[in-house]
Amino acid sequence: MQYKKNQTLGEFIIENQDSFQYSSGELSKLINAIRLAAKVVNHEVNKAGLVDILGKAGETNIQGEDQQKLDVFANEKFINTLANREIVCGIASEEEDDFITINSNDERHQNKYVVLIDPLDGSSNVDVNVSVGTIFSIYRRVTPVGTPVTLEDFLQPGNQQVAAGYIVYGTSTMLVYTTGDGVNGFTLNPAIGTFYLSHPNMQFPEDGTIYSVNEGKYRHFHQGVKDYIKYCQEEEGDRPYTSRYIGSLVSDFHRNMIKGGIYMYPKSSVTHEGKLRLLYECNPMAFLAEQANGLATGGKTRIMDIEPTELHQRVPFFCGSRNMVNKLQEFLDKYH
Ligand SMILES: O=P(O)(O)OC[C@H]1O[C@](O)(COP(=O)(O)O)[C@@H](O)[C@@H]1O
Ligand SMILES: [Mg+2]
Ligand SMILES: [Mg+2]
Repeated sequence: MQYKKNQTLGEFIIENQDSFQYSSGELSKLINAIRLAAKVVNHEVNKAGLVDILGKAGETNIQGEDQQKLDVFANEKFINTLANREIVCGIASEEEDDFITINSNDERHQNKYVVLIDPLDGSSNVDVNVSVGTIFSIYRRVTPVGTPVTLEDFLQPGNQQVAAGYIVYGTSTMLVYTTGDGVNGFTLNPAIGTFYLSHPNMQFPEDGTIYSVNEGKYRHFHQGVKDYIKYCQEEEGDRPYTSRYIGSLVSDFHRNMIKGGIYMYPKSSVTHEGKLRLLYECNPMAFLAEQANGLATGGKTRIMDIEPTELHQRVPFFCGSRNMVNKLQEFLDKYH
């Protein structure tokens, strides 16, 4: 990877596209489209209190969750931006029941990529001015180019991703992504609407002192998870660790990647498969984590080796600094 101080995202994409195994410029156009949609959504998020974009949209998504107006807005912006640029052949989204086939005007279109998105991550934080995000995962299709995409093109294991990333709309807005050659973060200069390379070659510290889990659900957790949380709270060595839980996966992940930490959304007696969605939350964050020297597991299987069976399936998710995830695994293995 080539890093230059004050390099813009656009320059970085062009100067590094040859390091991408399938470099044909198509993926560069795709990342550029995501960059554009991110700016549009960022603009709306930043003035959320001033425009009628807070609160519920009055609909529920396929997972039975109330859609926030910003969920719907972000969903439309990302889908339209990608569809109008004729660079993808299919899109799946948390806010869409089924995948969307992108038919190009040119039936000979050779579009090879499908995109899976969580348009607005951390929806419960939208109305209370706490940072939220967008998550994306990109695959090459497996069905023949020029034919309509099928579910098969989306139900690929995470280890087949060609790119993944997120945008965090926080104190600053950042776009963080990987194409399988390390993780790089770009900060938006809102005055000129340009993303600049601010965090080259991001790495999870091997160890950390932060654990992120919704402890309000503690009594429903698996005994191994309970034991690990107790371990984090013991007075020993560099423990007790600090408990930090924003309630936006993107923001908790971002902080833990910079400072060292572990994020956990276990399965429990109430959420039997956990809450987070494999295809557009866990797989992209797992790809980033591993590219940044971290780890991501479902408790029994490496997240990116899980064979997907449904578009919106949920899995338990444990992700972060490798020594912390390995320690958690020791506690889980006691009960397997
Ligand atoms: O409120 P809970 O149960 O702790 O869940 C919080 C988790 O759910 C999520 O909000 C799920 O994502 P969405 O907001 O995209 O549905 C994660 O961002 C977050 O980590
Ligand atoms: Mg989410
Ligand atoms: Mg969401």
